[in-house]
Amino acid sequence: MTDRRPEPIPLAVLTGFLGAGKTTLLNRLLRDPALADAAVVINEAGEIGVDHLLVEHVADGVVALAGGCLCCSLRGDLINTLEDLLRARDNGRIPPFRRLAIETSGLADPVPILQTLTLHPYLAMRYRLAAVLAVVDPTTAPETMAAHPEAARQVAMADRVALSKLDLASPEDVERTTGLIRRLNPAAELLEAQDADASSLFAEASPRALDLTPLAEGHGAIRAVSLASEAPLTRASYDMFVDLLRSAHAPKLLRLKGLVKIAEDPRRPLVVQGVRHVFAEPRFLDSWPDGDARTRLVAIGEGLPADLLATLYAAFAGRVAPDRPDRAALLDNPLAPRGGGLLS
Ligand SMILES: Nc1nc2c(ncn2[C@@H]2O[C@H](COP(=O)(O)OP(=O)(O)OP(=O)(O)O)[C@@H](O)[C@H]2O)c(=O)[nH]1
Repeated sequence: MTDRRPEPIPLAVLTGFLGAGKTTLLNRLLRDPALADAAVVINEAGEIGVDHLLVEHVADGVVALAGGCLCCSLRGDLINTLEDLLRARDNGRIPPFRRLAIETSGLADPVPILQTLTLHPYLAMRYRLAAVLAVVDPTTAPETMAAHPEAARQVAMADRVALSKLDLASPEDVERTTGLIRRLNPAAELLEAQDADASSLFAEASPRALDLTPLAEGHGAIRAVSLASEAPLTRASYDMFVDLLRSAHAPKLLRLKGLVKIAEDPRRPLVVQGVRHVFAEPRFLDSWPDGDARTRLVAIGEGLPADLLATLYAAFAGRVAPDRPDRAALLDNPLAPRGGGLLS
């Protein structure tokens, strides 16, 4: 009798702290024809996912897992998603992907994810863990790793570590970060994110000795707050909204990202990308990636008020609730945009 078991599908885990550059790297790698047969699962922090909207090239094969972190509440969802993908592939409902990449949320402890993949009897038969690639941003890594054990674990668990943002990093940043990585994980292959290719993600890594003890607790006081809104911002109010968010919350704000509807050009979303105090020059996409023309934003940080985005956005979009103290503050604020219904 012949063994009819299908070949296991190589699976890569792409990890790295909030804003390290995972999606940027993934976007570039997915343009490579060598990865035309790859499916992608993206775990997004925040109830309203935006990361999958920022992945440009594999519309059919991207599955977004929003609303929590794969290493905590979503572990069951990861199992279901990986099983669903297999079922859809086996039934011919989706193209027969031959590899799978999982981009973890920036807060994920990779250990429970690796455990799920290696200990689940069916998944372990159908998928084969190829490699773990961690992206590290040397401009923030030393503080990030000191403050967030997840960030250090992501490096410690990796087969390969890719240094991103070398255009922004000083030689000292690179030296300090490289030293840290070497101490945490001397066996990892170190590379520059700009040189990473399909094999950096999928080339089989040598077997590793894993410390499979998950971190004891979740992510401390770090939380994701999300917003979805029909209301557009004028370009000027967008700038003020971001400036205020940055100046009032910068030390606690680890990440802000999403798509914003701009009143002057509502058919094209503006991409917002901020990591700590560094905000990328906003750029317009040609169209709304999923046809849903609402502003969607996620802010991740320590001790952020749950209604932070909603309150601030509403204020700049001119939808201040009549009973909020912000109304008086805005009315008194000579810089607040006028016209277009603000406070009217
Ligand atoms: N200057 C510069 N910016 C970069 C580089 N790589 C990423 N960025 C920027 O850093 C920001 C975060 O990049 P992402 O790729 O979204 O990071 P991420 O790790 O996917 O972020 P999360 O999903 O929120 O954890 C974006 O504004 C990117 O454009 C780089 O090599 N150089």
